[in-house]
Amino acid sequence: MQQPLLYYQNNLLGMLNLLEVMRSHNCYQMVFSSSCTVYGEPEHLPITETHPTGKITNVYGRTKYFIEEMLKDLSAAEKRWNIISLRYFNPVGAHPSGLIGEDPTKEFTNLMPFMAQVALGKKPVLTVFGNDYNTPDGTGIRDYIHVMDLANGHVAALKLLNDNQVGLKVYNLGTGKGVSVKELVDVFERVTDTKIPLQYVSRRLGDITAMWADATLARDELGWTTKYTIEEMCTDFWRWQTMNPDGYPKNTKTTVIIANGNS
Ligand SMILES: CC(=O)N[C@H]1[C@@H](OP(=O)(O)OP(=O)(O)OC[C@H]2O[C@@H](n3ccc(=O)[nH]c3=O)[C@H](O)[C@@H]2O)O[C@H](CO)[C@@H](O)[C@@H]1O
Repeated sequence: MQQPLLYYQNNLLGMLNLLEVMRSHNCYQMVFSSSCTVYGEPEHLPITETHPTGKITNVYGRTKYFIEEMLKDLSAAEKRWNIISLRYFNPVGAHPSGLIGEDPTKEFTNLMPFMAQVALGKKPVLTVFGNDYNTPDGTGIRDYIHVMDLANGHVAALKLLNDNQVGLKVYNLGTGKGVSVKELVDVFERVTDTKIPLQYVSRRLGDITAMWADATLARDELGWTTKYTIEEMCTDFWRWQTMNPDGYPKNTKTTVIIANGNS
């Protein structure tokens, strides 16, 4: 929120440049990482792809929305484009090996990484933003999705694009289940055998009360469903965090393992 121009520069101009370069190389196929933030405060739950978009509460979400609008215009004007926009709900977890995960580039603000920092003793307390929401336990509800399920959603999208000319299609990637902050903390504590001290404070500006996906369309058209449980999201994230408490080692050469086993 503090650096809107940076978001617009990176996301909007970056996408504009990418689309132009793609076109100049006759490449018209794209899977776009969109976000459930394009829906804003939901008018109904679960959220289907037909839910209105645009009433967004933060700059990051607005860039995703503007890009979707740009892709709509582009695919309507030039029929060669073949694009799938995937609206991610809340991605969490890590690769089950513990070797691949989120490398922090700035201070964590998202719930699961912050909670893990508290469990590691790097932060004293988890600040819970609001316990007066109109939800069963008063805390915010989200649809957390394991990054491995998210990755599989991309493979399914690529398969669809490979075999069909879709123009532009949009799919929600979520589990369809809402989980509160308090519930996620409880599961995390249980499966990692840690204790997360909580401090309840007032709501965070721009936060949504509750959102979860209707992912029926992705199931029917992409043949994709989620497989990972909330427990697995927590254990896999914890494995990554304990194996790599500061993310990837800095100033070392990254080893890339390619399909045939060479590196
Ligand atoms: C306002 C904001 O930054 N929104 C971003 C955030 O959404 P979103 O707010 O859904 O995700 P978070 O992980 O930041 O928060 C999830 C839930 O945990 C609560 N919470 C979070 C952190 C914390 O320290 N304490 C706490 O109580 C939040 O109030 C919310 O109810 O991540 C999404 C990606 O995953 C982005 O698409 C959203 O643009």
